[in-house]
Amino acid sequence: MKLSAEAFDKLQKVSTASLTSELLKLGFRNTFMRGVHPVRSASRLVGYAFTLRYIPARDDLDLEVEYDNWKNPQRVAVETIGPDEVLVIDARGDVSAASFGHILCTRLQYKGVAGLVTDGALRDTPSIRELDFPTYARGAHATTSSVVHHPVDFQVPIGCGGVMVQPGDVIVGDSEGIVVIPIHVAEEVAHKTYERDALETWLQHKVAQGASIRGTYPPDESTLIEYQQWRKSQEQVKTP
Ligand SMILES: O=C([O-])CC(=O)C(=O)O
Ligand SMILES: [Mg+2]
Repeated sequence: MKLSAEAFDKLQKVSTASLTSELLKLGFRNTFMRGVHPVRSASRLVGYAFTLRYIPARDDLDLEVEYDNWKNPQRVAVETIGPDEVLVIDARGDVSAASFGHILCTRLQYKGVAGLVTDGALRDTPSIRELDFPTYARGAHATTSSVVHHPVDFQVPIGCGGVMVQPGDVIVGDSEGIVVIPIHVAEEVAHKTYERDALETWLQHKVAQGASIRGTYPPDESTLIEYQQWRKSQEQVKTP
């Protein structure tokens, strides 16, 4: 299941805060990842989840520092994921070693992957910050992942930052963090959130000019009428 081009484009513009509000109206309370932050401050990310699951490492299996690119699920995932997908890693929130690094991010970027989200740590973060590739993590740790993590499978349901992520869910990131939108509601949520953001921008402008929050935020009927009239006048400006 994929979004329309219009919905995908709208998700590039909306805030994660407004997304959580629209999801809440549909009954989804747990949609924003905890403790997962952008590595670059002005980040934006939209794509479809490609999930990768790690479990705790065990010394007899994970002492290899030479990763097998044909067998290691982390490495196979990197070569399997496609354009417009987001690699979302379940690292159990464990930041006592990295979960991914700079060369692997570079490979994802070259393949047209939309971004990377992990609830573990990243290594090489100074170099990752230089890439034009949206990356979100819980922290930084210089040690390679196999010391702590055993990649076990990919494209299965996972938890990341305390939120369920199903393969194909829509992942949206801004400089606040990451929201997971279940794919079956993503089209509706994209359009509604775009409208909410437009209204909130207008309301914030009114408050900045001195309007009381009473009657403005949330908007009462007369404020909504004023907003609709303003929107109509804007459309007329666009199409004379
Ligand atoms: O060894 C790792 O954990 C991965 C790494 O450093 C990189 O991709 O640059
Ligand atoms: Mg490295």
